[in-house]
Amino acid sequence: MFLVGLTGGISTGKSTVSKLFTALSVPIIDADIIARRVVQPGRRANKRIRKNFGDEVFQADGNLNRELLGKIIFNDANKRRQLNSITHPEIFREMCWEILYYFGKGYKFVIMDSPLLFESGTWVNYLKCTIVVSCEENLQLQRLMQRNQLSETDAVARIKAQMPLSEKISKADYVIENSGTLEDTKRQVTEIYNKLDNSKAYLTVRISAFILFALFTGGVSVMISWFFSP
Ligand SMILES: Nc1ncnc2c1ncn2[C@@H]1O[C@H](COP(=O)(O)OP(=O)(O)OP(=O)(O)O)[C@@H](O)[C@H]1O
Repeated sequence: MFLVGLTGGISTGKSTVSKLFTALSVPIIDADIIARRVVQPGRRANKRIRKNFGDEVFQADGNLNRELLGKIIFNDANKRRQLNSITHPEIFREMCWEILYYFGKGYKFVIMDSPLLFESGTWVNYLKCTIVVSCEENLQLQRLMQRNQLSETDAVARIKAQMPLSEKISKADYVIENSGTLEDTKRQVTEIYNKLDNSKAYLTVRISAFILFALFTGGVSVMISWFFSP
């Protein structure tokens, strides 16, 4: 199995593309979903956030008050680092388990869907390739304003807070241009899917895993026979 990164600018169509890959039966590991899961009540990160940030960043039902926490970390780089140091290792662990799960199921590749794929840099060295979803600037702004019910000023501020889309595009192996119709986007997704599905890169990991397994079981059986030999 090999890993493919999927990212894009805010509201350029990453989720739309992700759904199109899902329709082609490609497993998606969604960083946003995992990030929400690891802070649920009862989870280790949830407890650590309470300890470090206090009860006030929680709702009565034990869930995080995301809006308030968002405001706190937006205005304080130290707090942001502190929160990241709590959540990032948990997210990383959870993603590793998901990768193992899909590897066990025999998938050729899995897509790591993350809005901050390049910014966080955590997975970049493990990816075989990256896909960036792009669209025209004014369209990005319109879609963001419409989807999130934002004023133009707020939408521009959110776009500006991210790594420029042009920089993401320069780092990408594949760019999906999502300024046209959904059919246009679907056609590009299918093209990339066919390339990835025809790649033999997944064999490298399978063969390496097989060799490791053979070495391990071989080693264990030598140890057992040595231990129990008269
Ligand atoms: N090709 C398209 N034609 C028309 N509307 C589109 C197209 N692609 C996406 N949209 C719409 O644009 C908005 C943003 O798309 P989407 O949610 O997929 O973006 P995103 O990159 O995942 O956003 P974010 O990273 O902010 O969650 C949505 O309302 C979606 O329905």
